Amino acid sequence: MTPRQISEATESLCRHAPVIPVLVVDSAHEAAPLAKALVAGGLPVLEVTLRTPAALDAITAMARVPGGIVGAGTVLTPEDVAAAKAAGARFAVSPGATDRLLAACEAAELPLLPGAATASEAMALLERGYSVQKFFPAGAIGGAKALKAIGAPLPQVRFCPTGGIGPENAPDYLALDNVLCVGGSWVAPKTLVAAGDFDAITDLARQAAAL
Ligand SMILES: O=C(O)C(=O)C[C@H](O)[C@H](O)COP(=O)(O)O
Repeated sequence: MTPRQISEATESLCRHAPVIPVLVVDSAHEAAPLAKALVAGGLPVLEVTLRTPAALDAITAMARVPGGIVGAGTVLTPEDVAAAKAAGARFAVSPGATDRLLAACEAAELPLLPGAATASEAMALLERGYSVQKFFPAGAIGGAKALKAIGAPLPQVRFCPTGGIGPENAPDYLALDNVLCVGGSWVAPKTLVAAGDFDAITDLARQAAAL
């Protein structure tokens, strides 16, 4: 896949809903009910971070949930790309970008949402053909104001800001012309997942889908 094709794929992923849930799954048993709850609430695109031993099994379980489009987050290395793809991930998300990671995703035909935090990082990705990027860690590097300022001279780049976003500030990001959607963990709080309160998660998803 070329970077341009990857960007087309990630743009269409980002256009499914205003929010991509960022999920840290501790047990593969909770994966299917969690994915069903989020899809039922109107959030079909799900990012499972490769930060727990259960993550790859969770991706496999979630990939079977009808209506869901499941990807891997925290993808850092070519080994992560191979493991994510083998588990059934349909896309990958990374906090940043390296040449090795970009090359691995292009070769594996796994659409990647690569992270950028500065104008130079966004420009380097754009130079390679990546016009859809993750803005990370959005809140800590200045929030919607910073994204607006960095994006102004780079109108060709569209972003999915992630990090420190919640229902209170998501509208500030979504109001920007260069924002396709936002990512966030708030729709699947650990306490609700641990309690098995998937109806409450569907409610949170519904509110997020209406943003
Ligand atoms: O590691 C990655 O690839 C990530 O995607 C990082 C996540 O975007 C943030 O950790 C989510 O941030 P919160 O919504 O503030 O919890």
